[in-house]
Amino acid sequence: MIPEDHPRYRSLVMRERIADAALKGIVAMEGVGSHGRGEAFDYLIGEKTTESALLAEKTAAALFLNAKKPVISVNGNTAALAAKEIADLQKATGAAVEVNLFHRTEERVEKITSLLEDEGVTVLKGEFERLLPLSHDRALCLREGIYSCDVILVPLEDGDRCSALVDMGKTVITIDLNPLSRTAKTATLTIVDEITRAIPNITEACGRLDSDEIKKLIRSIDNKYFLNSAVNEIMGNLTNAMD
Ligand SMILES: Nc1ncnc2c1ncn2[C@@H]1O[C@H](COP(=O)(O)OP(=O)(O)OP(=O)(O)O)[C@@H](O)[C@H]1O
Ligand SMILES: CC(C)(COP(=O)(O)O)[C@@H](O)C(=O)O
Ligand code: BAL
Repeated sequence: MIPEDHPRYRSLVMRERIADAALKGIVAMEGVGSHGRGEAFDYLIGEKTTESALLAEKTAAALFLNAKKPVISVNGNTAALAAKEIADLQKATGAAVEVNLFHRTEERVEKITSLLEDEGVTVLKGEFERLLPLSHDRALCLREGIYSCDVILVPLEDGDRCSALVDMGKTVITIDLNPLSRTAKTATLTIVDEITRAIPNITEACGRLDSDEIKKLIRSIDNKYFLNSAVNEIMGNLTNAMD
């Protein structure tokens, strides 16, 4: 039982959620390690949404609102942490939600689909085909979903697929607390923030951007700026750590 007045309450609740979901076979055992790396970077960032991350989140909303065929790709960690938040983002954007796994088993796909549906997400279904140029099972996707989308959100992602999607001409948005990851460097737009903070901010921005703001935000996308800002934030926190 985690007391609500614990200074790191939110983080400990997230960790508990990942552990429970790993025991249920929703999160891959490897996903527990990925979560730990995320936690470490979140600690360095100060466990808060920075100003530049908030701008990235607004920009992600603009990309969603401007998209013809947006898709949200969901893996085990994302489903365990943010199923409800994805339901709200889907309502705000009309995006399709597709399950895409690295440690893929049919059992995990089914469990993740059920979890998402229980939280109100409409999950795209159909015949998965090996359509992405990747030698592992992330290549398996739906022709009417990830394969043909124009804008895709790939939270907690791997660099290989991110790069493959960019090479296919797609606009790729990622959420990744590690500004040094291959994914963060390859994506069109990287949000360096914790997923359960980031998604509600994107959803909220979807409700208030007008068409001029959407155009302006998209015109000025500079992923290097977002990555440099995150690195500078971390360096500043480290420099002042013992004060
Ligand atoms: N709750 C979270 N919110 C945001 N990011 C997270 C969260 N948990 C983990 N991450 C980040 O998601 C990423 C997990 O992806 P993965 O383990 O596939 O990384 P990787 O394969 O090393 O990445 P890359 O290939 O891009 O270098 C990590 O960079 C981690 O920092
Ligand atoms: C563990 C995970 C972050 C997600 O795995 P899955 O839910 O199977 O897509 C994977 O990408 C990895 O780095 O090993
Ligand atoms: N991060 C390595 C495995 C993957 O997500 O594709």
